Amino acid sequence: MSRCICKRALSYTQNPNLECLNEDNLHHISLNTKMDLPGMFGNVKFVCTGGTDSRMRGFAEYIKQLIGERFPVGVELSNISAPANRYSMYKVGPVLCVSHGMGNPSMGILTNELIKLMHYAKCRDPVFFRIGTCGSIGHDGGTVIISDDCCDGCLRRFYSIPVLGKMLDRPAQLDKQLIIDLKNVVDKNDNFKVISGTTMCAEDFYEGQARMDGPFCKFSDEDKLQFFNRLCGQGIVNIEMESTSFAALTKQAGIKACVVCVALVNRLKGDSVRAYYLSLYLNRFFFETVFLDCRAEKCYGRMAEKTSNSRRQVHKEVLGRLLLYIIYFNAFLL
Ligand SMILES: O=P(O)(O)O[C@H]1O[C@H](CO)[C@@H](O)[C@H]1O
Ligand SMILES: O=c1cc[nH]c(=O)[nH]1
Repeated sequence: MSRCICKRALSYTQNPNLECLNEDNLHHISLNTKMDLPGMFGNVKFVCTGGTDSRMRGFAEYIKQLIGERFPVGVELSNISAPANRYSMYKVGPVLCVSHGMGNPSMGILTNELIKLMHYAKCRDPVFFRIGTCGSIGHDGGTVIISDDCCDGCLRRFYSIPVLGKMLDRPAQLDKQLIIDLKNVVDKNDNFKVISGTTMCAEDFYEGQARMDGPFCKFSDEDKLQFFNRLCGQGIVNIEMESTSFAALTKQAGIKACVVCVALVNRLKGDSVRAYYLSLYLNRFFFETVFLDCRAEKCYGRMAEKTSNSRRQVHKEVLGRLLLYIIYFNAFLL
């Protein structure tokens, strides 16, 4: 059994050079292979990423309450990656919460190091989530958007970076089954709208997202509208800045991943995002609805078919809808 786990874990990376390293520094997350990575992270099942430190810290605090994780007296949730001063990482039981910063380069570096971490820590079948914000094309602020697919700013379904002077294109694909499973958790009684569609991943927040309120703008209102019509025609429902690197790198690693964002602004109505909406929607989505307003019965009902009484008892402590979903579909024990 343990040999099998090891084999699966090793397959996340495809680089024979790693075998020859005396020590591998995961520089930006302040970890290295001299540490007991399997001991520290071997039980990680869910890697949840989002843009900012405060969001991921708040998320980790929430998960901590949700799963009843207890730290020894005097020990508090702390940022494991603090020494590098780049990303923030919090671990609560099997859930790793990590901030990724803004844009594909930042997300790409983090995802590379997280994939190596999964490999060195011998994590078994982890699932990666990006919990983000976005602008929507035609949907009200506060709408939750599950990405079915993602494309770059030229509407190509790839994550492309120059390697040795040539463009390397990797298909940016999210896990189809995970998307279906996630959609199945949506309830028509939810007091927020959930939609799905293709996500455009821009390399910029301003011109790259057809905003006219940046310091530079060479296109007209009409050009912008035409572009948004083109996006609609291709099933594109939202714009953010990290999905392609996240999708492509996890796909290459054989790690299941999905992207769920809350819309902060309907781009057909304007460019500007007000901070007020950010906190309103994020709180509403992540803390009040997705994680508190769970449909435990539905999930318990399905879990009951598969799990023993004692397992169910443990699961009962876990009231997060998303977490319940993850637990159910990954048949894992907390
Ligand atoms: O809210 P997060 O997850 O940071 O994501 C979105 O917000 C940032 C732009 O404001 C970009 O990183 C975009 O992808
Ligand atoms: O419009 C938006 C809002 C959040 N994040 C983005 O990238 N774009």
